[in-house]
Amino acid sequence: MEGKKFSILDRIKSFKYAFEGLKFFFVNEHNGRVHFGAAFFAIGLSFYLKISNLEWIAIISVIAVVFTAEIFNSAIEKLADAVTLEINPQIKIIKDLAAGAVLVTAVLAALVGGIIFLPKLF
Ligand SMILES: Nc1ncnc2c1ncn2[C@@H]1O[C@H](COP(=O)(O)OP(=O)(O)OP(=O)(O)O)[C@@H](O)[C@H]1O
Repeated sequence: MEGKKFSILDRIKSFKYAFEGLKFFFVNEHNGRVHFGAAFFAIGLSFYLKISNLEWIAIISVIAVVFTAEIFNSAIEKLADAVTLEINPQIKIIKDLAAGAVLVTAVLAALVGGIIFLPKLF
């Protein structure tokens, strides 16, 4: 908030709330569990195939990007549902846009994973 004094305690609380958000995502959101499984698989495969440092950076980055998009998507869905649960054409566009953003990151992750893993597997 504007003009509020800096407080270490407030910063710690912000972290606590952020972790509460992550916990909610992984426990309650089905997509969260699916992405967690996919990330676990990709990291396991990366260790197995002994990928390079640069390849690790690419894999970790796309995992983080997909999670970030999916967490924002969940937040937007929750916000939209808080506005109205009635069928609403604007809510449809808002939710479809958020889902589209997740799809873009998922395609990116699949391409990066394919480029790194496929030549090492076949
Ligand atoms: N209130 C609404 N009005 C109009 N269309 C909606 C509404 N709510 C959802 N939709 C449509 O249904 C789709 C799915 O919405 P929903 O909220 O169920 O998300 P979801 O993709 O099933 O998410 P999740 O599986 O993570 O719960 C949306 O992308 C949108 O096209």
